[in-house]
Amino acid sequence: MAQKVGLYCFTTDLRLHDQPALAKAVGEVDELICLYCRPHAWDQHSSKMTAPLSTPRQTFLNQSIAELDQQLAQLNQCLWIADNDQATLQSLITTSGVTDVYISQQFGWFERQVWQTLRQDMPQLHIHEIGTHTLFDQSNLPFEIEAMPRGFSGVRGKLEKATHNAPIVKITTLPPPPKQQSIQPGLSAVDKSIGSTANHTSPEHQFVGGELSGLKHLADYLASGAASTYKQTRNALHGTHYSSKFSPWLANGNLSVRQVVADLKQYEASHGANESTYWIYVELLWREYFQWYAMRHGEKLYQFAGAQNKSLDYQNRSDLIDSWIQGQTDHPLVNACMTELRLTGFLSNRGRQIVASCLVNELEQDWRYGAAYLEQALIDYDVATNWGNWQYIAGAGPTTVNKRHFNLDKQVAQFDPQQQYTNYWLEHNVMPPNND
Ligand SMILES: Cc1cc2nc3c(=O)[nH]c(=O)nc-3n(C[C@H](O)[C@H](O)[C@H](O)COP(=O)(O)OP(=O)(O)OC[C@H]3O[C@@H](n4cnc5c(N)ncnc54)[C@H](O)[C@@H]3O)c2cc1C
Repeated sequence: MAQKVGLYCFTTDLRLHDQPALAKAVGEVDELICLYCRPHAWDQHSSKMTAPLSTPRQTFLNQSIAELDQQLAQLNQCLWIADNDQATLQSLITTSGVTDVYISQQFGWFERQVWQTLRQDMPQLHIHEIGTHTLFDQSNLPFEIEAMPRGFSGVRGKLEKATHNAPIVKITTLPPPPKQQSIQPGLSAVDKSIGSTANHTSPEHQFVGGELSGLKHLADYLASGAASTYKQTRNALHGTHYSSKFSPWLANGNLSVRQVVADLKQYEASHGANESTYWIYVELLWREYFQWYAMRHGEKLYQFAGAQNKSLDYQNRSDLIDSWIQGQTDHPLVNACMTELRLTGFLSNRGRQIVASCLVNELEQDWRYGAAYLEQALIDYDVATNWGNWQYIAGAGPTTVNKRHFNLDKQVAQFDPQQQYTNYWLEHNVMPPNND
């Protein structure tokens, strides 16, 4: 029988645990090429982006890739890197005799187009797209995507009654790479020093990319007991365990969301379930909601008027957008949040809501500049969650709710009354040396 040659394209699934797409490839092919497809050219989501990925985001990604490469090497495989573009993929598929391509289900419209075009151009090729990013598989969602309830509460109500898949076991063997595999145009091997640069670390910014760091962070967070008080602390602006900080690893697929929920349930079994532990699950349902929202609305995720073609106003002042990005607005709390974001690639949910509301309401600018900047800056950038949350705050979201306006004076009084957070970041607006 003819050999089956598989191509596994890693995207936002940089891990070996709970990897149903890779597990399928393992069960089906004789030889396997492992490829990391770089995020789609950043200027495609919107013309609003002004620079490539930030150093913190690129560093976290590099650490994740380096660790995956090492894990694959232990299974006698190797990782290649390529841009997620047609020409490179088609040339690799043709010259290597690839019969089957495996990829995690994609939620961004532009990311999906790559595979859609490949399907059309290479009809003989088997492309297997399998869900790895969400709790629920599309096939066992309790609604059709086209008939998805508009708002979160409708989706939450249905998902809370539904059962999702359990995580599957870790991949421990892989088919070998093709014997004749050679470097092709557009492909590069992983540079072994790629993961050696570190991001800004502090007790509250312990973000190192990769599956092992992600699993360790999950275990440490649960061992700290902070899950039992999450609901009371989740709105804070700073601190070590005010929220789970799972997002960077979830967004890059270093952590499987099903693994997170399985471990959370175990925590509940041994420490007791309460409103807080349940609320972490509710937040993960928000994440779930935005993934299916992105799937449902396709290109509209990036459009100013949003999914419902809302009528919204804005000014067009690049100086105001720049002042927001640089943390030089008239609002110290906003400036502090933007500084934390710029230097670390992370910001609390409260901080994100505050800066987004300021851009939309106080500065009255097009929300897509904000979404594009966060795409570039966030170590936990997730296409559906980022663009979906921005639409929601800008009033371009799924429901009839208008823009969300956070009163900045009230936010200061409630969340930074002594201005400790604000002063800290305004004083530290230069990147400190790494690993200080
Ligand atoms: C303007 C804006 C942009 C955002 N962009 C992103 C993004 O690109 N990537 C990202 O992961 N999150 C994004 N969020 C959502 C949220 O701010 C982060 O997920 C959260 O702050 C991450 O910290 P955590 O892991 O400690 O969250 P926790 O509070 O501990 O929540 C646990 C998990 O639930 C999910 N979650 C929490 N809040 C939300 C939410 N509002 N929407 C969807 N899922 C949520 C995340 O996966 C998170 O890791 C954005 C929010 C806003 C307002």
